Amino acid sequence: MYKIQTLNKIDERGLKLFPADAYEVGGEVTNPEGIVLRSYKMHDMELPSSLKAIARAGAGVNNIPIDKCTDKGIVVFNTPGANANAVKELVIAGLLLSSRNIAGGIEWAKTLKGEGDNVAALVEKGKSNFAGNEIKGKTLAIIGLGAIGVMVANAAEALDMNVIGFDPYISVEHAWELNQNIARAESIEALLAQADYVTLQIPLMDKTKNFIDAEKIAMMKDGVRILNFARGGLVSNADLKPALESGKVGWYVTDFPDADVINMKNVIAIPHLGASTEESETNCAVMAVREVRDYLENGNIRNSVNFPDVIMNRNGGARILIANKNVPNMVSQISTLLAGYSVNIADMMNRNRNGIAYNIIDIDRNELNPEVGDKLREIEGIFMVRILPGQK
Ligand SMILES: NC(=O)C1=CN([C@@H]2O[C@H](COP(=O)(O)OP(=O)(O)OC[C@H]3O[C@@H](n4cnc5c(N)ncnc54)[C@H](O)[C@@H]3O)[C@@H](O)[C@H]2O)C=CC1
Ligand SMILES: O=C(O)CCC(=O)C(=O)O
Repeated sequence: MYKIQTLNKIDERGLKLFPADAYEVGGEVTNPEGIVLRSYKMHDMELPSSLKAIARAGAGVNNIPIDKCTDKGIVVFNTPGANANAVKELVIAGLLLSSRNIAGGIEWAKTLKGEGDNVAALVEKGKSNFAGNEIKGKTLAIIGLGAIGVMVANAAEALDMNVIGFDPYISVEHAWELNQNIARAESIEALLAQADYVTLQIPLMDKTKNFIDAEKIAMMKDGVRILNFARGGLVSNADLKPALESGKVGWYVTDFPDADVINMKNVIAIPHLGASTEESETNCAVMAVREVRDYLENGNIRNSVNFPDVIMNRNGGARILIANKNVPNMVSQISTLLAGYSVNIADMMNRNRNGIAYNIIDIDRNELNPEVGDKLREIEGIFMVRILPGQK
């Protein structure tokens, strides 16, 4: 029986893909082999020695101690693109919210309760306080052209905005998906100088913390509207506050309100609803569960953020899974050791990423002397070994 701990509410349509006769799943599960979570912050959590895989049902993995997991041989997955459409739709809403003072207007309309037959007349008299501008013809700068950024770019272009993108690391796949009218900014300065709206679609990492600071705000047009549906830590609160007070930044729409931001002028705060749609919660949960199952049951790695992706069809025999530092002579030490136990390698794959190598080795028999696993673990540089029984 595999044990899976859930650290957030995970969509049932995903969880039911764990077969009940082979998996125990729930928030109270202890000593799990797998964890499935959303935004739960794992940094202060003790990682059980049983843990082999963590799947983030979503995109951002800044709530997971990735380096610590890698050192312990724990594979961390996310679900790229599974919630991108949900976020795209809320970013488009954010563009409109920051343009038409919809939120202010709604709040004011609520104050008219009790005005009886005067409501209609008061609405017509007061509405000029909430007039805004159209997004058509305005320039939107998108920082980060990944799964969400590309969708936002194409949707904004379809709404007749001028769209400029900035992503020095854009993948070939995402570049192909971009509408040909999306302009490419050669530098962040050039991007920010032209923008009426700036939207962040990048991950929060050490090097992107406070990405929007006083220096970048100074590069922007007066009255610029900043949309943050990525992570709160990407924007420096200390630098944003005076910019909102002076009107340098016209509006800040954020999906990540905190104690400081909530008290700032011209902030539209949304309670982290970017991915909160039925569709996206199902997509993320289904993808996360499939990733964990394929790893626990077959050792295949798809959509990991800390290990190389390695997928190999099984030949039916036992399977050996090995993670090691990517240094010379590892594969030959492994194959020599196996040969010493008269184990014949039927199929093998080895991939590496950022100094980590992962090997899948299929052998042509069902069982393997457990001593082989112990001996493999003794080889310097190997930090994870799992042996899966054959299916013959
Ligand atoms: N509000 C919400 O509920 C959600 C928020 N997010 C946030 O949005 C972020 C992006 O999500 P996806 O588009 O799915 O991820 P993604 O990984 O597909 O795209 C991120 C893009 O940012 C680019 N990038 C990284 N550093 C950059 C930099 N310094 N300058 C410019 N571009 C840079 C990458 O090259 C990549 O193309 C996530 O990391 C997460 O923090 C994601 C989903 C839901
Ligand atoms: O699970 C959620 O609601 C948050 C989604 C998110 O922020 C992400 O996928 O990065």
